[in-house]
Amino acid sequence: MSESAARGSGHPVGGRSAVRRPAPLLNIANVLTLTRLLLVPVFLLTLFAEGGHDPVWRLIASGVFALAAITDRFDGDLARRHGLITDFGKVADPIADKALTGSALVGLSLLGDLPWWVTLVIAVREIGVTLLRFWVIRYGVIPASRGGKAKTLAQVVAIGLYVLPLPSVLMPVAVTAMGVAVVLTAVTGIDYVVQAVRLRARGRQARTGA
Ligand SMILES: O=P(O)(O)OC[C@H](O)CO
Repeated sequence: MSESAARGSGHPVGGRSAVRRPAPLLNIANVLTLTRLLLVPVFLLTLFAEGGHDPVWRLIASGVFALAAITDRFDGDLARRHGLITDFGKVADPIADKALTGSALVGLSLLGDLPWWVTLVIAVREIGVTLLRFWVIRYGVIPASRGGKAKTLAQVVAIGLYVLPLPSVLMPVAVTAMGVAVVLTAVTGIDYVVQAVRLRARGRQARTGA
C-alpha cells in the first residue's frame, strides 16, 4: 500500500537534492512484492482445501492471506527508507495487491460466501485502474493515492473477515466492512480516471508544445 506512494514520490529519500543512483531492480522491496504474488496460489490452495469450508483450513488460509497482505506494508517502508524506489515497483506493487485481493474475492464467490456482484464491481475497478496506468505510462506513473491505500486496507480487512470461519453472529461486521471497501473502491477508481485524463492531456500538450 505505502510502497507505491513512496516509490512514486519522485523525490530523493532523505530530502537531499544530491543525485542518487537508481535503485537496483532486484532489491528487498521488490522481492517482497514478488513474494506477495507467489503467495497468491498458496492462499488459493489453502482456501479451497477440503472443499473450502473446513474451519481449520480457513484459519490457515486467513493466515496466508494476512502474511501476504503484511508484505505490502513492509515493501513500502523499505522502499521509502532505503531509496529502493523503482518504476518496476511502482507498477508491480498495485498489481500484486490486485492479484491477492482479486483471487480472494473470486475464490470467496466461487465458494458461495460472497455475492458475485461485489467481486465484479471490485474487479472492474481494479482491472480498469491497472489499464489506466498503462494507458498513461508514456506520460508518467500514477502512484497509489492515499485513498487507494485506504481502499486496499479496507478490502484486506473485509476479505480477511470473510475468509475467517466467523460465527454467523459476527457476519454483519464482515458485511459492513465489505460495504465500506466497495464504496472506497468505487470512489478512488473515479479519482484515478480524473488523474489519468489530466496527466494524458498535460503530456500530450507538452509533446505538441501547445
Ligand atoms: O488504488 P490503487 O490501484 O492505487 O491500489 C493501491 C495499492 O493497492 C496500494 O498498494
